[in-house]
Amino acid sequence: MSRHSDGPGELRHDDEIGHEQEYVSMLYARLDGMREQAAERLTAELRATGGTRQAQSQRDDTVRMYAEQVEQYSAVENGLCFGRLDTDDGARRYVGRIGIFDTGGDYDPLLMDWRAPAARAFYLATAANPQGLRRRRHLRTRQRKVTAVNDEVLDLAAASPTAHEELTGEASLLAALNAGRTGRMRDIVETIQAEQDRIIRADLPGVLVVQGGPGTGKTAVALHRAAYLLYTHRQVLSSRGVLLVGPNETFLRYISQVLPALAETGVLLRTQGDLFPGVNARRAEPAEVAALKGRAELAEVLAAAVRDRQWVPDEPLEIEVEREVLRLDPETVRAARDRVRRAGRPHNLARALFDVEIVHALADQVAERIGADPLGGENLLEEADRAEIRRELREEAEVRATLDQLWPVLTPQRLLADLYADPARIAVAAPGLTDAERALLHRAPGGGWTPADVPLLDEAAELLGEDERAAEARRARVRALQREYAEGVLEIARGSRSIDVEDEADGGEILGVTDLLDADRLLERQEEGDRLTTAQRAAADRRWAFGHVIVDEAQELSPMAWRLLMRRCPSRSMTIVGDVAQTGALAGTGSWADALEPYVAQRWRLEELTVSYRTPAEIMAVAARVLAEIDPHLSPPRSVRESGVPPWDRTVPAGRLAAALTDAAVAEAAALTDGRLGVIVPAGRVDELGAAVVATLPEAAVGEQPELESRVVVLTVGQAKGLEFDSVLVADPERIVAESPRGHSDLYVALTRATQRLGVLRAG
Ligand SMILES: Nc1ncnc2c1ncn2[C@@H]1O[C@H](COP(=O)(O)OP(=O)(O)OP(=O)(O)O)[C@@H](O)[C@H]1O
Repeated sequence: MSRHSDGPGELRHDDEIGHEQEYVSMLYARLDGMREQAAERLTAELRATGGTRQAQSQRDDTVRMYAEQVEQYSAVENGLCFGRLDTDDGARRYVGRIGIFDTGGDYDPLLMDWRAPAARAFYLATAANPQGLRRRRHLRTRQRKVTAVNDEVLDLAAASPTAHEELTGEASLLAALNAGRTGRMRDIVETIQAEQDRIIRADLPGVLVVQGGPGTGKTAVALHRAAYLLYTHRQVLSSRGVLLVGPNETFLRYISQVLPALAETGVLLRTQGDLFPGVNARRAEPAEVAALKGRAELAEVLAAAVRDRQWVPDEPLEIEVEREVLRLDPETVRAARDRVRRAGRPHNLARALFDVEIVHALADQVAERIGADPLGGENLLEEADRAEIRRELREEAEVRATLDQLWPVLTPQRLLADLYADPARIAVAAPGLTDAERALLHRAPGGGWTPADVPLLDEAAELLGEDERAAEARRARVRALQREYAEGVLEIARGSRSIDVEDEADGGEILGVTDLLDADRLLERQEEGDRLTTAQRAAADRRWAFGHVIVDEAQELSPMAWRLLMRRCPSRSMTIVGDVAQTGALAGTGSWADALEPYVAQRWRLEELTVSYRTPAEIMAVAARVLAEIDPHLSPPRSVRESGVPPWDRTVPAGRLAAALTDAAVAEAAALTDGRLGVIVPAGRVDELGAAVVATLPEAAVGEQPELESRVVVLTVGQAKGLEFDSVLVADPERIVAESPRGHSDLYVALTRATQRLGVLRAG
């Protein structure tokens, strides 16, 4: 239903483009002005020194504000303005990535932020329900040039009978969907569909689950929702922060440019492996071990492991203090332990109470001996003497060593490493597991942490409580982040150096910011004011409570991972997006109710997305057969388009698979004009098949974190999760299915990664 507005009384198409170009150029000129002004102010603030502590701290806030502005104004460069609304009453409003106002006049909006309530009609208006609009115009731009305008007249009488009434801006949408992929996800701000808009703008409080098949835009919606929430609830969310959790680092890199292009830089993107500050969990482990570690019972196992470290000896302990031997009976230790446990404090914080109990018992022995009345009367020591004895005992190395043995202060890492390393400890802590399961937990110390360890470390941290050492480690992490931030600000100032150069052209001997200030000095200044962005403070602090948490590919999370996330979000303001038909992790979820109800009972809302924007109908028909194997009651999403290219499926002799795959990759790569080819292979064959493809196509990327911008990428299903390519080859699907009890879901994921072409190669 898109048509050019060259009807009677309207400008011709070329004239329209010329007319819009003028407006868009004016907007870019404003943007340049805003960026230069922010850069100038940033430079001036960075040069300023002296003043009171309060003045310095205010200056640091201002530095941060200008640095963010310079970044934001640069990030919205592409597609700054993409729409125009003509209302029934003859008004015109332009819609774009940020709001721009006419600062010279009455502060009139020159460009409306897409998130503003008044911009909503751009996404919702239809001919049947025009929302006060006469016309919606999509402007397409390349760099700063307007290349096309596309109009929809929102009038039922004028609407074309062939139009898809439910699609908004069909021509622009199809152009976006058919464009070649770049290896980086793009934002969809120009073509958000009505069903997506409803989710993006849903209220902040509560748990919202977005369920949708492959390619329905769940990730896109989650990211735009983050941007929308930050805009609409800036005050709450800029102080508490927004956390977005994704399945792996490759995926986070894939989506990393979307929020900056929407002028939002404050969202913390993390994988599960990064959610315990100070730990970078990248070690791999077998799927069944990860699945076991994800089970909810592990919380009880860890609690038992902590109790097991509160040791009661079988025999009395002898402690030598100044050549006297004191005895500590098992009963005394047990009584002390039980009393301390009843106080209900976390293990490390309870240690002080335990010390008091034990030192008391030891001091009584000393007092009995040295204060004994030779005449058989009452003990001669006063309370003050006893207190002095206790104080001295506390300082005794032998006493301290005994206390450390009986009730050691533990870090979460120590607790978990000791547990894994010792089958006897595992047996005590996990009596409910089978022998085989306990054997899976056993692991030699060292070698780093796995993502499935992270929720366990977090659970352990809760049980142990933060002692002084943990607090010190947190302060060290904050320092490191502050330094990183200081370097970042200087980098931005360096980027805005053209202003300094202009100063020099004036003949003045003006030093640039970075000649005057290095990261250390800026860091010193920041430390005084303890200035960090919310996201940075949140990243360093395990106990940070986020204002909103978004989880993508949420079906992969284990019950233990949910426990961790719920701790990070006590307000339970969350957006959870995923597809239970795509669950690959053995500990992942097959039901949203099972995953969520332990935390929020029935208080969560479900929204479904039903249209696949990525996968063309021909490919979806192939995937639908696999979906039926997962669950015959599930139906695949409806494809929004056809590609006109039938997918192919070929069987070759097993010994020829690598060669056939390489040939197919060469042919497919040659068929791409621009865009990307993804070759998805079984995890157990990625080395072999990756090497075969790279031998012929050296540009192909393969490995732990393959470069997604390469034209050809060879990867496993786990790595391909959430990604997409113009063309996809799936190798050895039988093996993909056989590799995991959730193999059909894996194959379903693999088959739905293509935007245009799909080929399947089977080993005969
Ligand atoms: N309204 C839209 N306009 C333009 N492109 C869109 C729109 N909605 C989705 N897309 C595109 O469709 C593709 C799939 O979107 P996305 O990755 O968000 O889907 P998903 O539901 O998360 O998929 P999966 O479950 O397979 O990970 C992306 O290229 C996205 O940009």
